[in-house]
Amino acid sequence: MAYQTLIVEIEDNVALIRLNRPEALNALNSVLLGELADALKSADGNDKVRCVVITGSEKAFAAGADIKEMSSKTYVEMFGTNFFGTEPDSIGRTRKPIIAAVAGYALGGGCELAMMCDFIICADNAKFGQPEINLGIIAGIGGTQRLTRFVGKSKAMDMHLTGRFMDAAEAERSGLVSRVVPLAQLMPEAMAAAQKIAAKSQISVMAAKECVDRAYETTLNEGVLFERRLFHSMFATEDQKEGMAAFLEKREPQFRDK
Ligand SMILES: CCCCCCCCCCCCC[C@H](O)CC(=O)SCCNC(=O)CCNC(=O)[C@H](O)C(C)(C)COP(=O)(O)OP(=O)(O)OC[C@H]1O[C@@H](n2cnc3c(N)ncnc32)[C@H](O)[C@@H]1OP(=O)(O)O
Repeated sequence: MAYQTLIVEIEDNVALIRLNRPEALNALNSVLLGELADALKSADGNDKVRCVVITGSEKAFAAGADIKEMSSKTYVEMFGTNFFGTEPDSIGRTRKPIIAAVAGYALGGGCELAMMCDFIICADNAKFGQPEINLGIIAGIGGTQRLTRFVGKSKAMDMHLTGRFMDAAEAERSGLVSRVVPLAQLMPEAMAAAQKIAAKSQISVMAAKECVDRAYETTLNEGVLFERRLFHSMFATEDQKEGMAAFLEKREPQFRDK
């Protein structure tokens, strides 16, 4: 499908989704969000896709929701249409792993989008922030909830109340991102990580993703029990037999998602 605001390429079992509104630093408007939801649904249903990477340009992953589109909205329009209330579900429904490859600005909705992905690899020029306070609003799609869980109350409160940006080094120190790489290495690193994941058993990849996500939704004991049951279930798969046999025979496993 041809998109107006995205470039989607599928290679080596990885779907690379590049936000493509350079004139507005990939500001997230309704068209882009609708296309992104469609691209994610398509990738999740495509057997050739085993991992997804979402990225932007070298200057901006996404500079937030589109201010031009929002500026004239009223409360009744926002509340009545549940504005921005439906698209996030498409990320939550995506069972395949999603890596955010962030260079440049990831602000407001851009930071929130990156945090919705399974993990973030960023370039050394990345700048994260929730500067909605500068516009007289607050984060509206999970920024106060995820940032607080990911980096702690004090830093999250500092960022939401001052609107300051966090550079790549601080983002790594605070646990917001998994790794920082030189800008020129961002896409090679992100694609290498995606291809590594794509080579695993999709059953164990999806199980591991569900378990890590559950850590934010339940108590420790419940989470450990959830994990244990999924761990046990792995022994019903052919991939577990293949994975352990390959190790003992000192060869690479050939997983078949069975
Ligand atoms: C399918 C799954 C989807 C899952 C959902 C996840 C996404 C959901 C998105 C909705 C989120 C809603 C809730 C959210 O919390 C609310 C927000 O995000 S509010 C916006 C927050 N962002 C900002 O406040 C940043 C605004 N931008 C800036 O501060 C600066 O542009 C910059 C980033 C510091 C860069 O400054 P400069 O280098 O000087 O560049 P310019 O300012 O000149 O910008 C160039 C050009 O881009 C336009 N632009 C930049 N940011 C935006 C924007 N957010 N909206 C619209 N347009 C933007 C800017 O106007 C310039 O355009 P020009 O004037 O040249 O036409």
